[in-house]
Amino acid sequence: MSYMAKKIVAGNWKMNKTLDEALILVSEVVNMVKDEVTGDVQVLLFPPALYVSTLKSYVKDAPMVSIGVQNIHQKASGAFTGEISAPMVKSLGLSHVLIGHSERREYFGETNEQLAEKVDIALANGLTPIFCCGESRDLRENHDYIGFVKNQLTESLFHLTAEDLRKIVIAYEPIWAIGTGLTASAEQAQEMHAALRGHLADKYGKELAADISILYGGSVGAGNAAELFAQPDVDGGLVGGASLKSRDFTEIIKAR
Ligand SMILES: O=C[C@H](O)COP(=O)(O)O
Repeated sequence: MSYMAKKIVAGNWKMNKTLDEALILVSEVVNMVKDEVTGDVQVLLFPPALYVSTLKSYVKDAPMVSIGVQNIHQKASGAFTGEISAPMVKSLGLSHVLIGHSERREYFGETNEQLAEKVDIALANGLTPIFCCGESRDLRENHDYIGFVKNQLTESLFHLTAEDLRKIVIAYEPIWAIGTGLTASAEQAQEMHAALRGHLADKYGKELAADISILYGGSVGAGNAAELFAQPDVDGGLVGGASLKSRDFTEIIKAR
């Protein structure tokens, strides 16, 4: 049996686009992907949750493209005004959820412990978590930044069985590179991705670690995607700003 991490390019639209704008963007992306993208790549779109039901019908003829949500609550249901749950996402027939994006950690106080619960409820509902991790600029410049990010995995994922860990996708996003135009160099990305894969291997074995997709995020654009994706431990990207432009996003997908 050979092991190989799946190639994935994901677009996180964050809190952007009106419904009309979202419909145009999804239509353009689907058409460009159908016309121009060949080969084995999974394309994931994470629009605002309000739109996922509507947008889902737009991707049904593009098997390469799936829609997911940017966040879920760690409980299945209850008095949590404004939140959405994993069973709700499952009931829409969606398959993927971002968990632990640095903006959720920073602005909404999400902790490694809480994210472990989110991972659990996602898996319990058959959803694939895209687990986000990454260090701040201060950590990178003054501390053990690799140890910090490894610890994010340890505290939020290492309670999982090997069978469940296999269902996780990891997205490494250095906070200092998000939305700043400051991309990690290909070498910086590779260094961290290799360290994270090694960390997974130490706990779960090399074969399983080789099978886990580790995406890079942080100012990925049409101009730098190919170099980043060419790194041996970079299995694709989690794209923010450039995923809001269909042409740029398609070029990134083609660079995988
Ligand atoms: O989820 C996506 C990341 O936060 C990257 O955002 P960015 O591509 O705008 O830097």
